Amino acid sequence: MNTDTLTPLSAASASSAVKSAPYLELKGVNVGYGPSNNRTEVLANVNLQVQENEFVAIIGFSGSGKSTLVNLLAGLQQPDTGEVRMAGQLVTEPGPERGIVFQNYSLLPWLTVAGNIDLAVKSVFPQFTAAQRRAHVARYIDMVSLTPAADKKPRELSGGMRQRVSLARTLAMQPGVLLLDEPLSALDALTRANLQDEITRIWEQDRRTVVLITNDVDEALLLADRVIPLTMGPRATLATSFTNTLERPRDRTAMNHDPAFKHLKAEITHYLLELNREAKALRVNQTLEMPNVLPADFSSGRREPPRAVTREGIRQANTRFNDDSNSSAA
Ligand SMILES: Nc1ncnc2c1ncn2[C@@H]1O[C@H](COP(=O)(O)OP(=O)(O)OP(=O)(O)O)[C@@H](O)[C@H]1O
Repeated sequence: MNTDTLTPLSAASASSAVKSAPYLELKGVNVGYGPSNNRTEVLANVNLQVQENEFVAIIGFSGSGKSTLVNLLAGLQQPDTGEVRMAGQLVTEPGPERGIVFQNYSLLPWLTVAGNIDLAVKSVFPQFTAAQRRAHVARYIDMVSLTPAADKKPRELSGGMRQRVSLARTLAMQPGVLLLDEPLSALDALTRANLQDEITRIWEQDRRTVVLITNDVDEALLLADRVIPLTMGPRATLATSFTNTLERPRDRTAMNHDPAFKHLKAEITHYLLELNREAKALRVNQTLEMPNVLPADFSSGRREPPRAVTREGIRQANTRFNDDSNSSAA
């Protein structure tokens, strides 16, 4: 498989999976970093269409450009070329209609669980009365099963509990799109599994459009309707999309014995391994420009000008070294 020849997801190729105008869309997006004489093209011709209430997982290797992709969807960053649209509108800046949960919980340490969520609610729903706000905050704290910890400060909570607060805070803002940027990757396996179940339960009860960034195939298949690998960078792109038709609610233990799950997991894993193999092969085939220098010869008290490293040069240098060693030994 040659990643260069992969066809990026286009409106045409994605059309079989879509029924109506996309709710969230990336169109021909390119992003690079650095000055023009030393630029790294991170994302190239990225196209993505997400339907309203769809749960999409983007899976990729470290450094391939996943966070850049989420920043674009959130409006935290603008593409060099191409467009980001939500409900048909160009996304040009961050806004409460696109809620984001990061890997690090970013809670305010001096506020309680309720205080952290209340602050976000106040900024998005300034028209709420104090009683309405209290009820709203309590509803979302309950949604992530943290009612007994509502008055605790972040330092009194475990990592998993903090990530729950972060999730509740974003959900309480009732964004049209929920962007989850590897929210569970810093957690231990058990906490991660619990929170995956929590996210599934919440999504089933309070459906929204979700884009989850993850590096875990099982997590992607447990949660998402579609799994889209991001090819390895530079010039990473979304090349193909795997539709996940496993029935909901999904049970991770039962899923492990489901032939459809096993087949899909094997297909995605194989695809990712091929991407990795291709990228490694490309790196090996790249020729490195070696600097045109030899170590200076200080023994003669004279510094020789740099010379090209040639087999003959190395042979002569070795002969000189051996002659010098033999004469000093004698
Ligand atoms: N502001 C920046 N300036 C220069 N290079 C950047 C910047 N942000 C990201 N990069 C580079 O772009 C590439 C993609 O970064 P990005 O953080 O989007 O990848 P990622 O897939 O989220 O990585 P990880 O999984 O390790 O978090 C990396 O090579 C990174 O070094």
